[in-house]
Amino acid sequence: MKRSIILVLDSFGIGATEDAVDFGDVGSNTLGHIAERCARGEADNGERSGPLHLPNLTKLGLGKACEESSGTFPAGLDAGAEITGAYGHAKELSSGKDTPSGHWEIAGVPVLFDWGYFTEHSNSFPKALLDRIVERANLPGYLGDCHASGTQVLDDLGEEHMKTGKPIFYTSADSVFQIACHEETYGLDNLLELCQIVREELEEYNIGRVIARPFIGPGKGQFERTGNRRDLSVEPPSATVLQKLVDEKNGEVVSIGKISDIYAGCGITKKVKATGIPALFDATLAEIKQAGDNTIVFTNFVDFDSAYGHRRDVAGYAAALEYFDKRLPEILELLAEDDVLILTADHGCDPTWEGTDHTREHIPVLVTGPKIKAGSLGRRETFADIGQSLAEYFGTSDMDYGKSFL
Ligand SMILES: O=P(O)(O)O[C@H]1O[C@H](CO)[C@@H](O)[C@H]1O
Ligand SMILES: [Mn+2]
Ligand SMILES: [Mn+2]
Repeated sequence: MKRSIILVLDSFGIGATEDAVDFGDVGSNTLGHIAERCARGEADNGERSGPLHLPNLTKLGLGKACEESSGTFPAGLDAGAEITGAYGHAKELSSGKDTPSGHWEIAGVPVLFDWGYFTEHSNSFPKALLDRIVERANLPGYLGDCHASGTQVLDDLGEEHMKTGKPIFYTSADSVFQIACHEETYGLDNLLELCQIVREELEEYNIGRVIARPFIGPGKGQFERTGNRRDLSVEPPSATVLQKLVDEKNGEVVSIGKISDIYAGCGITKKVKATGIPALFDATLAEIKQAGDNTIVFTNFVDFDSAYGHRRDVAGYAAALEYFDKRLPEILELLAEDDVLILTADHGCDPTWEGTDHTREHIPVLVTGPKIKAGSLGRRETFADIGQSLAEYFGTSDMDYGKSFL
């Protein structure tokens, strides 16, 4: 029985890539810097304290993969632990350091074209585009129109939005058009409808995603984003290994969390929604228990990125990693004879880095299962090595990019 479980710890980079210089990210290291802060006692919060404690991920080779990526073994992890998995680190071929690029490349389809970006920090969106959106969606106007952190922008403009009914438009270094609206005063359906209009109007701008950012709360300082976020992505430029498994092998691909949104539903046969790392973890366990032959169970743990990486919350990121690590054996126990478990990431988001954007980093490629030989997979030239390995494992046609490590 062939099954693969892919767990993406969104933004969990393990050291800057050679081309990080093009992104202003030389020296970034999401894991390395979190571990350093923890070891110095600078990442204590109510939930955790002291050196970073990730014994299960360390056994799978996380520390060694980070060392091979960056030259430094992460502070506080056990350098002498016996390694039971195959571990490596991978470079990104795609032009951007964003979520769709990272995920598509993992599935064997790197993004070799350039996305469109809204590079101006204020008045970010073209006037002609905004005019069309206002007209089509019959809006009283809009707020924002700038680069922003999605939580800060709620404090700055949330109350005005509630008063005026004008949606908040913002973007970032990513190829995104983000729209924040109050779930109760503006309404979730209205927001999703607006996002659909914006998605259509962006056709000529080559923008990767429109993101609906619903929030709740009575006023400044009390706003919270809800689990009803939706990502409206364009479709991957060619068939991913997910699509090939479905089309060529009549296989199943189970999306947990925002995976389906990121692939615009392409190659997904079942969608499971869950919010927050504990619920995503529970859903993953439940789906592994049910999964049959020729199945991929694919989970994105977005909170590492959205709740901790972008928020530059080192202690929060560390606590979330420790939670994940503690529960990892529950998944390992479910692995059947031929199963292949892959733990990886889609880009970095170093919480010690300046600004609030992603960082161009190697991703970890941790592979385990009863038949997987322990040891180093070294530096992989592209995230697509994962997709190519899955193509080989499931016996689909080859991907155009990547080299199998199986
Ligand atoms: O600051 P928030 O709203 O979390 O936005 C972040 O989330 C978006 C998608 O990953 C990125 O473009 C980044 O701007
Ligand atoms: Mn991401
Ligand atoms: Mn992000």
